[in-house]
Amino acid sequence: MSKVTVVGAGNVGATCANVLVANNVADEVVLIDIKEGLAEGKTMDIMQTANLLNINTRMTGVTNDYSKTEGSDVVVITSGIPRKPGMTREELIGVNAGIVKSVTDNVLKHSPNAIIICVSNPMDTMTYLIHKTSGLPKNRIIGMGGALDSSRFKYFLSVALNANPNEVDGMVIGGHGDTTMIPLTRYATYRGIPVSELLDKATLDKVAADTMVGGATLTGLLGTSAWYAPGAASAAVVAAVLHDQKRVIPCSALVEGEYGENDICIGVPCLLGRNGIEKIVDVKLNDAEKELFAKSAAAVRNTNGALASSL
Ligand SMILES: NC(=O)c1ccc[n+]([C@@H]2O[C@H](COP(=O)([O-])OP(=O)(O)OC[C@H]3O[C@@H](n4cnc5c(N)ncnc54)[C@H](O)[C@@H]3O)[C@@H](O)[C@H]2O)c1
Ligand SMILES: O=C(O)C[C@H](O)C(=O)O
Repeated sequence: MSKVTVVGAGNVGATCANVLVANNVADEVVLIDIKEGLAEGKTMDIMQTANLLNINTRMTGVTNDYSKTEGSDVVVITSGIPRKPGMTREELIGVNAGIVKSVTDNVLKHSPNAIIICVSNPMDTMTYLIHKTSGLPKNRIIGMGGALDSSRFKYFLSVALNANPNEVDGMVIGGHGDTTMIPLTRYATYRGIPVSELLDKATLDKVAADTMVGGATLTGLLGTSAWYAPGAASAAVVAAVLHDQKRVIPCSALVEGEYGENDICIGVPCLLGRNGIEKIVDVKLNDAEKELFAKSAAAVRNTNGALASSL
């Protein structure tokens, strides 16, 4: 029996839960929120698609009752406020740090062996907060950002190439911030062909820039931050862990010397399996990419500084 809890039944949490049950990823999904009736209502709506979509997962929605999350294998934390147009993710730290800390405490009381996937923003800093306050081993805390950023990168590449997004490969590492993401254009391919052989530099630079502000662009268009791709990316990370898929997905991980950094959580390629982050994969960076990574890490470390009162 596999069980997944999604905390936060808002845009991202409910979408993640919907993707999980629509794809029968787990035997049981619990959706929990602090707002009275919200998780119950979203659950009823999602489960009314069961006979239409051939869903076999059991799903429960609850208001703040963590006893129902008992024994979860994986917990996805999406609770917290999203940004509004014109804001950065970093501005959310004051409100979200308190929410993420209390949610993590509640989750672990009932699921002490769970693998935690942090989605709430600023995600790298919230993931670091969970490391600092939970005492969990580092393999069991995964920050979801690179899965989404890499999917956006592949989308923008596919548009530029006029190609099927499934035939494009690429990764985004570094922080999950408008200025800290590092799309690894040099390693991106279309059916194994380096994209640098197919697109000119100006186009590739625009793809990278669009990727980095992908979340801000959608926030401007939608009035709140995005949810379809974030929810699906979170569900993909859950599936990689729960089904021991051994997929390499960029995630925010605690680095201890990898990529030349220590004591921060930042996006690096992670081999994901039933033990969570089973390995940080060492992709060789050139000098320019190393410099970008060092700058990104410095910015993430700077944001972590604002956590002082929460630790
Ligand atoms: N890491 C990523 O790639 C990524 C992508 C998208 C969104 N996000 C972040 O995810 C978070 C959620 O975004 P959203 O669009 O779903 O927001 P939302 O406002 O739609 O949903 C958030 C939900 O959290 C709930 N909540 C607040 N405090 C809670 C608590 N203590 N316990 C349980 N539930 C609580 C709220 O009631 C609300 O329903 C935001 O911080 C956003 O910035 C991250
Ligand atoms: O942009 C945001 O604030 C939400 C999320 O981090 C995203 O990238 O969609």
